[in-house]
Amino acid sequence: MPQTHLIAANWKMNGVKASLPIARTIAEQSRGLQARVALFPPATLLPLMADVLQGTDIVLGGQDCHHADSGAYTGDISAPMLKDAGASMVILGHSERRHGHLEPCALVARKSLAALRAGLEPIICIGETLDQRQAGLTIPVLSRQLADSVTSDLKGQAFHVSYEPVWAIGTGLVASDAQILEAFALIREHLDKHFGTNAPQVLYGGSVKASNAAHLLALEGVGGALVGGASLTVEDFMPIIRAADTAPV
Ligand SMILES: O=C(CO)COP(=O)(O)O
Repeated sequence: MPQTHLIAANWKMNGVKASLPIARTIAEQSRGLQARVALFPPATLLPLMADVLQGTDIVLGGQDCHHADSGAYTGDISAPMLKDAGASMVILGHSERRHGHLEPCALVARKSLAALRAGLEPIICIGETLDQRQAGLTIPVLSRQLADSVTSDLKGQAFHVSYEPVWAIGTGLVASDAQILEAFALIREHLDKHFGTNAPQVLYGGSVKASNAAHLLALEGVGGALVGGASLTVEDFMPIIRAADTAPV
């Protein structure tokens, strides 16, 4: 298990060239802090951000990739293209892809293999919707997503899982400690069973911000945070990175 928290910034469809100084400042202010910091800007910014971050410890990633390495797929971006643009990680199976683009678990699994082929570390997201939680389906839904999108094909590879309850994303609602611990226990059981001692780091995502980061990162098993809205400014994001210094891994 890595000894540092992974603090990941998912900028989603936000950010233009004028946003590059944010990445530079985050890199400068993160120097000497414990967390491993990863930025996931829109793909259009990857090569420019790679230049800005050269010589720093900040990791860059893409927000999605295609399951094929190349071909006639208008509008899509392949894992080798992300790698070529300076990425070393990629977010896969985010709920905005699963629900907004109707991506099934099997496709997420294929994408993760494409990412690994290209030398990218995937962060595979899982999470239940509010309707599913209210119907008492959280555990079956998470179990199905784990079984079908975090498959044993990943054995021996570097990857991460992020638990992001869909109802907590961008809503200001944060899962309770009990809800997080229940989901993490299930995820840990799946990972221990299939990946043994190489079991990957598990992140939490969903309205992580300065005021709750230290608490969330200190919860047992929480190996980091996948941050959306609060990763878009230096003022909001730096306290989350610093919170990792106060929380044991
Ligand atoms: O979707 C998320 C990270 O991938 C979380 O978004 P928010 O932090 O804006 O809730």
